[in-house]
Amino acid sequence: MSDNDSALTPAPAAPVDPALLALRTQIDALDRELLALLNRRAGLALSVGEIKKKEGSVVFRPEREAQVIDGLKAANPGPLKNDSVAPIWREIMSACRSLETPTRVAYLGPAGTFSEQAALGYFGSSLVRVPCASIDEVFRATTAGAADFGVVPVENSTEGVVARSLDLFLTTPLFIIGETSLFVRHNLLRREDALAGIRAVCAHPQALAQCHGWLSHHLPDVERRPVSSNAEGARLASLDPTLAAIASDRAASEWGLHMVSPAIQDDANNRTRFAIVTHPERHPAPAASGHDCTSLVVSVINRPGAVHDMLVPLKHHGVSMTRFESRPARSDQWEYYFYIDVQGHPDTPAVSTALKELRSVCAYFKVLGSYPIDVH
Ligand SMILES: O=C(O)C(=O)C[C@]1(C(=O)O)C=C[C@@H](O)C=C1
Repeated sequence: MSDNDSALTPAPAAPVDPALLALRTQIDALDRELLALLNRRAGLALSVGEIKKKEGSVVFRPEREAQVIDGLKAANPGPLKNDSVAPIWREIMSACRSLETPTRVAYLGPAGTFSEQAALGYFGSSLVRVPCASIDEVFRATTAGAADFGVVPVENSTEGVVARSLDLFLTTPLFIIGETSLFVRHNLLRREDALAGIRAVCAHPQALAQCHGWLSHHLPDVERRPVSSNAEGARLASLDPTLAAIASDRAASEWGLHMVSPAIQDDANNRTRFAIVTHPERHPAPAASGHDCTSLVVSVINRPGAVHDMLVPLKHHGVSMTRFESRPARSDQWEYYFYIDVQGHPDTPAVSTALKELRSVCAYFKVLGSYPIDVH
């Protein structure tokens, strides 16, 4: 045997510690018990599904899923972290739900977008993916019934509101049944593992804005090319070595690109919040879960003190406001729509009365939905 041969021959495996073997045997036994328990759970979900079919009621119950996860987090003795408990049970419930009926979910595609990641995080991976070319298309597919639910970005911690989503809440019949938020890490991706020779950086306008500082510092003279999604930018970069993309870790592996510079977003804690929407004729509003949020859009007649008057009922009934955004009403009168989130569900008297009083002082009033607060 030559020196070369010995270099290629793997070293013989070290003998396995008997204590480790014994622990693995216990893990194997527990996994089989867990599998049997999960199958019993799936059987129960199937029976629930039968009852729902007889009643003609919907399968997905966001409030129930939120309660299941809240309850398990409260009961968790560790060492499993609560941050692990939520995604594990999301997956379990996703698998159980898919036995009752398929869940078709529309989001801004193609594969590898943050919207897809948000959809998988919220519904679990047992879903039917309906990737769409734009946010408008997500609303259209969900309105037309090509998807049961849509997942749309509504705000980002660096860039503020996603105006297109807010505008579409006004003009479509869809309403919100849930929310989820995602830590958004942007990476510079390219076929070559170098910054030199980049002609243009292709990404969604929101991603270009969230990386504005980094791009100005490292690629000051390079064109910033807005495209329909970050994954579309990654696809273009995979075809042309002079193009770079700003996209997720998943998009890098999806399109076979190098991660030239990781985490280039200007805010290290960059997060995006997504709303889960559906059609009122196909899905009822979720019942109260105990930890809920109600989203509204309102406008008031333009007169002194109007905005103040609008907020008085909330203060009066002790209802906390967690969000207040304005968007021009395009009426040419300097009028605005206000997007308001309050804590609570109209099932509770305080929220219900506050909303009634608020409605009475508004020129326009629409409840966008009451839904469980993100439990991830
Ligand atoms: O409790 C129900 O209604 C079920 O259908 C079961 C289950 C679950 O797996 O726990 C599945 C789907 C629903 O969204 C909520 C919960």
